[in-house]
Amino acid sequence: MRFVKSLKYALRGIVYCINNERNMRIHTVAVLYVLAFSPFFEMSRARYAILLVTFALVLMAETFNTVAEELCDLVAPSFHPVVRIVKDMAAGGVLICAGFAVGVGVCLFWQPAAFLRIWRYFLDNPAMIAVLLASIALALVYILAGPLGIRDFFRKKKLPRTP
Ligand SMILES: Nc1ncnc2c1ncn2[C@@H]1O[C@H](COP(=O)(O)OP(=O)(O)OP(=O)(O)O)[C@@H](O)[C@H]1O
Repeated sequence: MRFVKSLKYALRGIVYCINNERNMRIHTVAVLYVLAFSPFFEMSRARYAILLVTFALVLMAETFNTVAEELCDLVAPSFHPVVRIVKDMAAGGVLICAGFAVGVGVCLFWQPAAFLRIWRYFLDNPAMIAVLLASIALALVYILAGPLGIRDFFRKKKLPRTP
């Protein structure tokens, strides 16, 4: 089916971006943590809608930044002044989105009572502190090594030792 094929190609593009762009992995981790902590805040459907649009804009900007970088590297692998300005503009697009996303975050999540709820939650559930720390460690490995780095690590472990 054509639709399924198109979906497959689009997902392949997203996976490529996650595998090759550390910033994309940072954005995806940020999305997961914001969603995980959002229940502590007073969130209406409209607020979640704003949040989802903001996520989409940042992730889309990062994806198109990668598109620009890949095309530039294909067309002109060595220094070229046009490549420089194209890459700079693409990076600028991400910066604009990320900057405004921080603004959206402040507007939505500046709720001191919610920070207190989070604090109390972890005081009442110390086991969740361990879960949080473990998740941060996993997130760091995911960001720094990426899915390909993690896969290669486990593949190397499986290889039989050479004498
Ligand atoms: N071929 C090139 N010609 C001229 N300038 C370049 C070229 N490649 C990179 N640059 C300059 O170096 C900057 C960084 O480029 P690079 O491709 O390393 O992007 P990056 O932001 O580091 O990418 P990534 O998102 O992969 O970390 C660009 O914004 C641009 O100013």
